[in-house]
Amino acid sequence: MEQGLVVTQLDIQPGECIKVKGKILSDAKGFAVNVGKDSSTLLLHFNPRFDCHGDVNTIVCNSKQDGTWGEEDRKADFPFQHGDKTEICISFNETEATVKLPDAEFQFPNRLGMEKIEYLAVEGDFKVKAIKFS
Ligand SMILES: CCCO[C@@H]1O[C@H](CO)[C@@H](O[C@@H]2O[C@H](CO)[C@H](O)[C@H](OCc3cn(Cc4ccccc4)nn3)[C@H]2O)[C@H](O)[C@H]1NC(C)=O
Repeated sequence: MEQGLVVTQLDIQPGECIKVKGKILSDAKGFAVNVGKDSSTLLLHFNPRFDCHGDVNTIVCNSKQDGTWGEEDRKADFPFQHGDKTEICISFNETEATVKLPDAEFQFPNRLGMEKIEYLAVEGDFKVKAIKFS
């Protein structure tokens, strides 16, 4: 499988935003946007699933601490379609992470009390066109 985008050595502070612009593949099974300290310690694993791991059209969110997944949080809305161009904006504070999409917004608790984001990875069936930190 093709390696996705990975950005390390970041210093994203509470209130700042990570914007990932790209296109969902026309035959996407799923993709993920991970933010946190590194690949083993994630504030947020944001994982839209079109059809994978037994889920259909479901966003699964989770955290990961020292390589161990937390409890999954499945969102009610699924504002994605195959082939969509979209922009995913992730920000956080001491209590939660927020994911803003063109037509939806989700929250996920900052379970690890993370105080800065150093790591971003985009995996799966999503073609990154641009990233912006603001
Ligand atoms: C009912 C007993 C089994 O439960 C299932 O257990 C699976 C294994 O732990 C759960 O799937 C895992 O859920 C994690 C979040 O909680 C992650 O999504 C695990 O995937 C990590 C991952 C990312 N990637 C790269 C990637 C990402 C997106 C698309 C393509 C490749 N490869 N592996 C994914 O394998 C899956 O969400 C879980 N399902 C339920 C309903 O709990």
